[in-house]
Amino acid sequence: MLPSRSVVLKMMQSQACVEHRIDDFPKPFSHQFTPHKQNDFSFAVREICSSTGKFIPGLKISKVIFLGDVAAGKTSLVNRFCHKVFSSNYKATIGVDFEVERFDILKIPFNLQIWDTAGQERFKCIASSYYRGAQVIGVIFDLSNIYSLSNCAKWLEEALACNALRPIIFLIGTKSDLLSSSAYKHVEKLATQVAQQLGAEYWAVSSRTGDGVNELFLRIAALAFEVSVLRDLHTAGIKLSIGTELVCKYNLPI
Ligand SMILES: Nc1nc2c(ncn2[C@@H]2O[C@H](COP(=O)(O)OP(=O)(O)OP(=O)(O)O)[C@@H](O)[C@H]2O)c(=O)[nH]1
Repeated sequence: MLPSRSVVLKMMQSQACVEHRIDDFPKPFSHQFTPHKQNDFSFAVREICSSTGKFIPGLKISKVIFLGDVAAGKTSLVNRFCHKVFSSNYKATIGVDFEVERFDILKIPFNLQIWDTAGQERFKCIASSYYRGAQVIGVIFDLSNIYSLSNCAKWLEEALACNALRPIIFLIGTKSDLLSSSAYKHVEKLATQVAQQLGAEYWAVSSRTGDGVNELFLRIAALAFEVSVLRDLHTAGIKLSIGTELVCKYNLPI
């Protein structure tokens, strides 16, 4: 699939919009429900991004794929973030769609290539051919439909089988606006157990109200950027003084 003219223009913009500029490490939805416990970019990443002359990270792009059951809310999530719109009408995704969003992270240009895949079984073989090369996998379920949570492990397993390097994984519950707070607490308990089993960071969002959506994408961008810079440094043969925990997590054979 070739990028459209508007996508190419977006990638070439000289600056990201103000909301897409990240200097402080974005927080998780909850510190309790994430395997990524660090409170800041790693020292190596901050240092290399502020240094001049040594290793200059280039124009970077990371691939994010969203998967999950039919009507779980994948397209609505992408549309809320990329176009700031929400529609109550359901229109099935046929195969895949993608968007590119530009960020400036620690003053370095960074793009997220965001793939919205079809949940319908009949389009699965088209969609799954785009799973490869994902740096981030967002497994989506509908907080108001517990059945969609039980399918998340299967969706993730299929996507992981297409990726040699382990991506960063998010488990994202959508439609939080449809639940009372007591109903939400009940689902959260189950969902965070699933997130832990999958090694995923948990989020609850509403594309209708926009609750949590920007915060989620900033977090995705920051974590993807961190891994991308660390991998680049490694490829360039620059020795990293980062903890072994990060080395293992991000598959950085040093
Ligand atoms: N109330 C509410 N409805 C939502 C929300 N997100 C999505 N919906 C509705 O849920 C339905 C399905 O949303 P989509 O985003 O099209 O779902 P999808 O996962 O892309 O579906 P497929 O393309 O079939 O895989 C639509 O009618 C949306 O309006 C939300 O946060 N709140």
